[in-house]
Amino acid sequence: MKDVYVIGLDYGTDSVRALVVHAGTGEVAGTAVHEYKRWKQGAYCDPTISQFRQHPLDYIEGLEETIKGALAKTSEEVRKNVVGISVDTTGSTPVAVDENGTPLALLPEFAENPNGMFILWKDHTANAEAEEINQLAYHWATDFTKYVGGIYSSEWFWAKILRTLRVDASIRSKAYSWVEHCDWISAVLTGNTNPRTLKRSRCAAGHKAMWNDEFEGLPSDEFLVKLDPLLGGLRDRLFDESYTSDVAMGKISPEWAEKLRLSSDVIIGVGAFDAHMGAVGACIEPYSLCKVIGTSTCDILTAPSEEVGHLLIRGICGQVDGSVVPGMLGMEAGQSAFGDIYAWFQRIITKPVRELLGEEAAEKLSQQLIPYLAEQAAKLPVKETDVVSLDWLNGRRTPDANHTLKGAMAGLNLGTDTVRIFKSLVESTAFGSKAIVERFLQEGVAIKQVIAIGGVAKKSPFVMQTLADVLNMPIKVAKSEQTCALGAAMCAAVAAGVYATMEEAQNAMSSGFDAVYEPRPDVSAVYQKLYANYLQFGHFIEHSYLKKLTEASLTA
Ligand SMILES: Nc1ncnc2c1ncn2[C@@H]1O[C@H](COP(=O)(O)OP(=O)(O)O)[C@@H](O)[C@H]1O
Ligand SMILES: O=C(CO)[C@H](O)[C@H](O)COP(=O)(O)O
Repeated sequence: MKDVYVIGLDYGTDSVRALVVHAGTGEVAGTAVHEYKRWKQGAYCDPTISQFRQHPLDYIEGLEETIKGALAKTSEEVRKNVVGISVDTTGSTPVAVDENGTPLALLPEFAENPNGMFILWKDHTANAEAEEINQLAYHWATDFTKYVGGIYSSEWFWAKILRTLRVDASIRSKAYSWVEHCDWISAVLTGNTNPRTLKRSRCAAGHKAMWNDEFEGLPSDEFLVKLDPLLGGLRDRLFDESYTSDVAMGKISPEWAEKLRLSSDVIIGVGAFDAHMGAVGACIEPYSLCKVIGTSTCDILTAPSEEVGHLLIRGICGQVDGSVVPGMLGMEAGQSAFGDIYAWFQRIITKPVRELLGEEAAEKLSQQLIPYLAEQAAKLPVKETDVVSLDWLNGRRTPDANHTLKGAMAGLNLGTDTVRIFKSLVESTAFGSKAIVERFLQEGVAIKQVIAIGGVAKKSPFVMQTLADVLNMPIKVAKSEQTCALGAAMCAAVAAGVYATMEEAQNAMSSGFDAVYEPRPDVSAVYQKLYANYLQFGHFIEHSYLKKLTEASLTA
C-alpha cells in the first residue's frame, strides 16, 4: 500500500486531540492536544444546577490548532498524503442552529448566551423534560423509547431541546434546527452545515434522538406536538436518514483545505460519539464489552443483529444497528461519573488547602493526591464491613437512567480516614460497572471479554485491579494512549476508501493491548458480598430516602 495517512479527531469533555496515523500500519506520525479555553475557566457552567455548556469557539479553535499542531510534527510528505479525516465527540451534546447551521452562540446577539451553546452530555438541567418524555412514551401507541432502554434521559437530545425552547424565548425565535457536536464539526470541515442536508450520525441519532428505521426516522410530529406544541414542525427541519461511520460525509471544503494546507481531495467521514469510535479503535469484537473509562464511563457492546436484534434490553442507553460497526447491533451503557468522582474528592480536599496555605501548596497536593491515595488504598485489606458508597454523584446513567439520584456513603466510624473513603469511592465506581454487566447478562446478552480504554484505564492500575476484582473478569487495556482518536482514524480510512470494511482497518491499524488485569479470587469473593451491600444500600437510598425527600419537597 502507498504511504497514505488519515487523521482522527477526538473531542473529549475537557480537550480535543488530533492523531495523524499511517493508514497501512496504524503508526502515529503526529499528535496534538488542545484544552478548551472558556470551558477551563468554568465559563457558562453552573455545577450547582448541573448546567454544563461549551462554546462553539472552543471547538473551532481546537479543530484548527490540533490538526495544524499534529501535522507540524510530521513531514511535508505526510501532509501531502492525508486522505481522510473523521471526528468523534462526546454526546448527546446538541446545539441550536440557524438556517445555515450556524450555532446561535456564533451570532453576535447570542455570543454570551449559554442556551445558544452546545449542551454538554453531562448537563442535567432537563430532568423534568426527560420525565415528561417518559410519561408520554409509556402511554403512546408506538413506544419510541423501546430502542433506548425504555427510559429517556435528561442527557439526551429531545429533553435538552425541549428545556431550552421553554426557558429561552430568544433562542426559540431564532433556532431553526438542532445539530449534535459530532455532526457539526464534520459538517464544518466539508463546508456544508445546512441542517437539512448534512449527513447525520447513526450513532447520535439512534442512541440519543430515538431515530429508528422502524419509526421511519425520528418520533412522529404528533408525538412531539403532544409533548409540547413548541416542538411542532421541528421534525421536518431535522433529518430523515442517518449514516454509519464508514460513509463519507463529503470532501474537505476549499477554505479548510487551504487553512490546514491539505489536499482538496481529503474525505471527511460521518462522525460518531467518542466511545463508539473508541470501541472501533480498541478492536471491539462481538460480545466484547469495551469500557471507555474517563470522566464518566461509556460502555459499548456489539453483537450480530441477527443474534440479538430481537431483544429489547431494559435500562441501557440504546441498541442501534450500525452505531459502532456496520452490520452489528451497537449497545451502549455507562456511568455519568467515574473519574469525575475522584476529581470531586480531590477538589474538596485541596480547596481548603488553597484557601489556607495558598495556590502553590494546593497545586502540589493536587498533583500527588490521587496517586498517593491509590498507593495507600492498595495496601488495605478488603473486608465485608468496609465503607460502602454509591457512585451516583452525577446521577445514574445506567442501568435505568435516573439523574435525580445522588451519591451517599454508609458505614463511617471514627477510624474512617481519607484513604478508606477514597477506596470506597473507587469501589463504588467498580460496583456501578458491575451493575451494568449484570444487566446485560440478565437481559440475555453474553459478555465474553472486557476491554478498557480512556484516561483512568491508562493511569490507574489500582482502579483497574479493583474493577477486575469486582467484575471477577480479566480486563485488557488497549496500548494506544488515544484509542478514541485512533478509532476515528480507522473510520476515516474506511470512509476514504483505503479499506472496504472496519474490520480490515482494525486488523491493519490496531495498537494492540499492553496490560491485562486478572481478578484475584480471594479479594473477588469478598467483593461479591460488598456488592450485595452496595445494591441494598442503593435500593434504600433510591426507593426510600431520596423518594421521601423528593415527595417532601413537592409538598413543601
Ligand atoms: N491517577 C489517576 N487515577 C485515577 N483517576 C485519574 C487519575 N488521573 C486522572 N484521573 C481521572 O481521569 C479523568 C479524566 O479522564 P480522561 O480519559 O483523561 O478524560 P476525558 O474523560 O475528558 O476523556 C478525570 O476524571 C480524573 O479524575
Ligand atoms: O455518553 C457519551 C457518549 O455516548 C459521552 O460522550 C461520554 O460519556 C463522555 O465521555 P468522557 O467521559 O470520555 O468525557
